[in-house]
Amino acid sequence: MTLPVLEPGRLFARLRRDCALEWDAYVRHPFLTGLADGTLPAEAFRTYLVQDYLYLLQYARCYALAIYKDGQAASMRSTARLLAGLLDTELGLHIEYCAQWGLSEDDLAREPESLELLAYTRTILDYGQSGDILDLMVSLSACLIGYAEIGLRLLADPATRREGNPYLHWIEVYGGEHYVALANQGARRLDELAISHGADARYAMLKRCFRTTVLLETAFWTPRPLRT
Ligand SMILES: Cc1ncc(CO)c(N)n1
Repeated sequence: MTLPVLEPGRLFARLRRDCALEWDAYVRHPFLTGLADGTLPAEAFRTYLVQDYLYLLQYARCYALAIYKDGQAASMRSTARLLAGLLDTELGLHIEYCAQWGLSEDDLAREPESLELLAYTRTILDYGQSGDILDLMVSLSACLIGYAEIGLRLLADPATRREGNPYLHWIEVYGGEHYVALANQGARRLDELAISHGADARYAMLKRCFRTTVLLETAFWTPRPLRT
């Protein structure tokens, strides 16, 4: 699998190139080096997993908002399918995966949202609510496409440890065919929206919004649970 989304002339490729320093800090974060060589402390991964479960709930709200902001039957239908897949399948898979790490569904539901999660997801929802469907999809692109880029790179990297690496499954999910296809589909939609909603004329604003989401996604690798 590849990510043609990185080809020049595509909106995502332009945003990524214009925020290259921030992007590299996100996709080459030490958390990911630890996943790739298997040295990440399990506790750091568990903390991340719980927050990622809570994140997926907010992510589902973002896609619900995307349907509301859209208005084109064909893309509303495909976003509705994506949302149903997220709620019916992916959330369940995440719960099963967390169980393998000793985290019960109660553990997941009980944990408060971290500052990183709150800042990230509510910022995306705010860009989406105060902007239009293009603002929202640009805000969602760092997470949708970034994870595919990370998964593909780590899978292809000979330095990634395969034997006995407890994090290999995570890497295989995001570098896998299913997830990479979703990322490519999202990028194609972004290119359609770039034309229909005039991305060139408002590029500076889109870039600012993209850069903020990349910085927030970077902070999300190491969420600090919010406790009294
Ligand atoms: C924070 C975050 N970003 C992106 C993804 C990919 O769906 C995820 N699971 N979590």
